[in-house]
Amino acid sequence: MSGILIRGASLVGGDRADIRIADGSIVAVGSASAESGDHVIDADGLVALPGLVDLHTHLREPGGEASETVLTGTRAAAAGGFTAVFAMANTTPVADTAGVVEQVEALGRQHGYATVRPIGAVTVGLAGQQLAELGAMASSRAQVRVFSDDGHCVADPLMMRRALEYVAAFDGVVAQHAQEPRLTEGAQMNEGPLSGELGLTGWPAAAEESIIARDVLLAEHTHSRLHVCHVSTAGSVDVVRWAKARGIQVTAEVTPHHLLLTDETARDYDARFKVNPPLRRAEDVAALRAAVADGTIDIVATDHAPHPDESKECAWSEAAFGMVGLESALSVVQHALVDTGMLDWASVARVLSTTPAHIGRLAGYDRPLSVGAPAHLTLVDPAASRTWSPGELRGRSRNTPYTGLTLPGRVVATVHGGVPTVLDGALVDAETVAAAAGTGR
Ligand SMILES: NC(=O)N[C@@H](CC(=O)O)C(=O)O
Ligand SMILES: [Zn+2]
Ligand SMILES: [Zn+2]
Repeated sequence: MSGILIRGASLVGGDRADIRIADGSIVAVGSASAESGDHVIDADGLVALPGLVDLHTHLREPGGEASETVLTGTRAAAAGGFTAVFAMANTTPVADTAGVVEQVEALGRQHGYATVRPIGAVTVGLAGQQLAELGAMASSRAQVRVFSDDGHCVADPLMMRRALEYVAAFDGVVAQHAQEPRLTEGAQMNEGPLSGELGLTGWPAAAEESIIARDVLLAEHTHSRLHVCHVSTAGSVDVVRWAKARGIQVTAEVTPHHLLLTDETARDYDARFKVNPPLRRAEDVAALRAAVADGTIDIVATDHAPHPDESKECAWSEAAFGMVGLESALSVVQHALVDTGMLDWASVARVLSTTPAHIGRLAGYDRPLSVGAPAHLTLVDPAASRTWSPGELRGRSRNTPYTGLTLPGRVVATVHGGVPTVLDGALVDAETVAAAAGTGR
């Protein structure tokens, strides 16, 4: 039977190995020879990572197809080395019923570029008033395990307590967008000297930190799992560190942009840098990098948030919050953490694949790149570099903050369940991927 032979890849531990894939699984790691019909990939100089898993993606479908769809978003994911994405619930309609999450999951399966695991809303319509049908979403075909009102904070402490209690029954986790609403009314950027200078309403660090502090105590009280979305301040890191030391079941993510960019980017009022939570001070960036390195922050998640040009090419105060990130995530992580000596490739595999899969209870990622495991992997050329230009993005929206920046690393190949989705740095076409995914190889 024909498969794929990857020749001479560097494993994250440093060894060089051939990897052979057949029938959707890894069948050999070490030295292997091509069998007839095998597609051979020369991986000399390339690092083999497990397929990347993004716990925080906005795919926008249903309802926001002008910005992104399941197809365009999973193509962007594959281009960035991802083989699975968790799709946030802030769509139209909101993913607060079994019907919507099943629809999103099925679209991902049809297209085949990446596994799509829908995130269910915590409250009906993200309105914060009434719990959504969490149990029905969990037992649906979409097998929802992550619940979030992302875009909105579950601000009512009693609602948060009930959600934490409820999801524990099926090993779920509540992923909180930590933003105290009263402290951030009209907020436009990080609160600090610069927000005063620019005349923009500030978003104080305490608005994030106070919600995280409250929620870790609720997670302790309910014996439930809490996940903190897009941690952005040094103080939040301190709260998470304290909670973990106390044995509370809390995990935390940071976005690539919060690992690289600061509030100084707001100076030109270029709305591509407008995001929630806002870009913070250089001290925060340093604390976030150190927290990934020491494990206080468990994972990097993109918060890929596509928006059409008209929502970004306007006055700062009118612009939408959010930036795309799937295609650039690995390069930013290499630049901020690997090339600075703070993280090795084995840890990159942990923060961008194994641990996000574990938090989301996604099977198939716990024994990466070992014989018998599903063939989800990405081959990266760490010696390559690329100057980012929005015209080259493969998702539907162009709102990248990295235009003109040269970042290291390039995804050369991505394989999702044995199906190549990227080869020679180019996306495999949609018909080929869908047909191969349909046959399960
Ligand atoms: N991050 C953002 O600035 N925007 C996200 C919502 C969110 O993640 O809070 C979006 O949906 O556009
Ligand atoms: Zn959010
Ligand atoms: Zn988000």
